[in-house]
Amino acid sequence: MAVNLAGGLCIGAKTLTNTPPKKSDAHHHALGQHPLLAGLDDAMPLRTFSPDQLNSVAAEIRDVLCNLLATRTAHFASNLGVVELCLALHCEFDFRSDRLVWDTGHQIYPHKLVTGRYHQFPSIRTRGGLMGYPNPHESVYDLFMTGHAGCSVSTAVGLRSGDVVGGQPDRRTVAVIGDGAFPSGIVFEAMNNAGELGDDLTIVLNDNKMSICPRVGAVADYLDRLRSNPFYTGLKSEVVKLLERVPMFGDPAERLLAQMKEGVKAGLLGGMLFEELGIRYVGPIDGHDIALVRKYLAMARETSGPVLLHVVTEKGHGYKPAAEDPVYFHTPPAFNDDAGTLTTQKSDGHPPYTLHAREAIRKAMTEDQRVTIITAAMCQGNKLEPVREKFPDRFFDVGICESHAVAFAAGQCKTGLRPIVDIYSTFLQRSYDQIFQEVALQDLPVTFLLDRAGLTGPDGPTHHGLFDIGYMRVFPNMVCMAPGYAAETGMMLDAALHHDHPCSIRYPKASAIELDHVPAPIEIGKCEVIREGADGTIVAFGAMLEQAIAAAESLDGDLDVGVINARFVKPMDEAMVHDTVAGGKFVVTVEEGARMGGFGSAFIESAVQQRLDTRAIRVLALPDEFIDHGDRNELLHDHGLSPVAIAQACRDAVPTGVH
Ligand SMILES: Cc1ncc(C[n+]2csc(CCOP(=O)(O)OP(=O)(O)O)c2C)c(N)n1
Ligand SMILES: CC(=O)[C@@H](O)[C@H](O)COP(=O)(O)O
Ligand SMILES: [Mg+2]
Repeated sequence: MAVNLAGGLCIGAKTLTNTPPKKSDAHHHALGQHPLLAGLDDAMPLRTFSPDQLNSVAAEIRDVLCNLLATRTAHFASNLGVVELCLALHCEFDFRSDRLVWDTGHQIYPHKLVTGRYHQFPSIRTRGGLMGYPNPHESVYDLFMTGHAGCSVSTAVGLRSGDVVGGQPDRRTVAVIGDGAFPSGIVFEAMNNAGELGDDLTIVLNDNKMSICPRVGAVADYLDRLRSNPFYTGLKSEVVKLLERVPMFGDPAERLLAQMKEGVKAGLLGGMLFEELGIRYVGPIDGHDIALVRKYLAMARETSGPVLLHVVTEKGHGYKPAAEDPVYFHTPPAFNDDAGTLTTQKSDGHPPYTLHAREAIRKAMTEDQRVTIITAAMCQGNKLEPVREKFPDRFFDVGICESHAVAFAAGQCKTGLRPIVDIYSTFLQRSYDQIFQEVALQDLPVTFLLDRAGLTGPDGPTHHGLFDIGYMRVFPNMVCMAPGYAAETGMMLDAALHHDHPCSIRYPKASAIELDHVPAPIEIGKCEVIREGADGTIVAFGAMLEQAIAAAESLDGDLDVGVINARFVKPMDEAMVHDTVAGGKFVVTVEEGARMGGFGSAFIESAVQQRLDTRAIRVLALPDEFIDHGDRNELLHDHGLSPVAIAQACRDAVPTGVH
């Protein structure tokens, strides 16, 4: 899609115009459609571009982003918001040797487009294509493969320290962190260290007033105060005037000194929190004004010691609907914009587990006043908005602070409440010690809803939730279960809330099947038999029940295979293990999780404890490697977890001579 720069985007100004996504040739950008981006083998030429050319690059980037969103779901609003900031950074630094860490990494698209990946960009978030996050395997410009929020300042402090110790002090270091990620505890641990070390470091705080949902917490309020302090606002122009008085080619550090001499030290105006930690606070500045951002980045670059540059941007900038509704447009489904009328493809599958969980939460909170719900900034992803509205006093969004969320839940438990921590499997990893000490060790009845427990698809290795079976089941007192079909989700939540010990319930980012049967009541540690089979059994843990049933049905007439819905990995149903294994028939266990420490491992542990012959047991699970991004079904197929592969595993598992 061509962008009419004359009448189209107005980069750097506050007026918003549309760059509507259209189903154009998004998979194959014709060379010349984005002439400036197409010519960038790396970011170096940007440094020689005129302001007009930089504005044109910004417009081209937004055009690419909009075209992409016409083809697939992807991170959108965050990327639109950092276009100018990204260009300014690459103009002022050479990140082939300087160090740049984008926090979380979901806003990495403009960076990829200007660092030699424009031609591969249409493949982003598809199997075998570019990753939707930084990836050192793709480019020297990406230092860490990330997707979890909060660690950029720590890694930047470490990079700087390494360069100082290693005698390479000329390599500059920059961390860019959003206001949503900023309140994470680890950021304060990093600033604590940075202030003490005193090494040169630029922390760019990209403040767009948004996490995925509107940001929450006292730090957010503090940032708001920094923005709106009239004292500051009045003096900002003084700073600018002063900068202009100091010769352009002089030492920018002198300019900073001059500011301070003139009594406009940022610390006097705001940012005392940082100043007191030994981190120079500068800002806030308009993050859509490339020249202005460049000026301040140059100043920060030449200042000794750590500097925090507070940059204000608009999430969704340049595409009006995204700026107006950045929550929806954080990761919208693929959409077309036909002169302002947005159309998305309707999914025709069954509702996802997340929705069943939400309805179960709502029911539990209605029936029991002790039940609370805790999210770590994932209200939207967990589809909890209606719960937030209906129960504002028992809904807690603690921000991107997973460790705190778990310890907070433990505290609530001690007072008699029954908290539910609704969290993505991969993000709960942040709270491992709190699960151990504050919950399991105290034997407190916290209920963990582990959403996205499985292959999450295009987000890839940082987001697949593959390790929770292993990491949860090792703790004494913990009960670990997984629903295999829609109705079980609510039944399991109910069982957990009536169990006076910690419980976890895992389910993937997938639609939940409806089974045409009367579900057996949930009994802790007991499985459900779905169908009997004379030749062998598939034991499925969680949502893989769907694939297990399909596999067994596909074998009908060939092999008579039973299907068991395991329900629990802990406590394991020992009688079920005995009954399925003891006769010498084959057992194939199936799970959407890592093989090591997973359901199959637990099953074999039980069989061994019971001195059973384990030779006819096969474990189907994800291998001991990080799984790439791709469509969930493609990935299940790749890793032997499709119905066809499970059926084949059954055939292969039949003891020799039996069939
Ligand atoms: C540890 C962790 N928790 C939660 C998330 C999910 N998440 C991804 S982006 C995001 C919002 C980040 O807000 P901010 O840093 O301000 O970036 P913005 O999208 O506003 O640019 C959240 C909650 C995550 N990636 N990592
Ligand atoms: C960057 C990040 O961590 C989130 O935006 C994540 O990609 C959301 O995943 P879902 O789309 O599954 O909610
Ligand atoms: Mg933000």
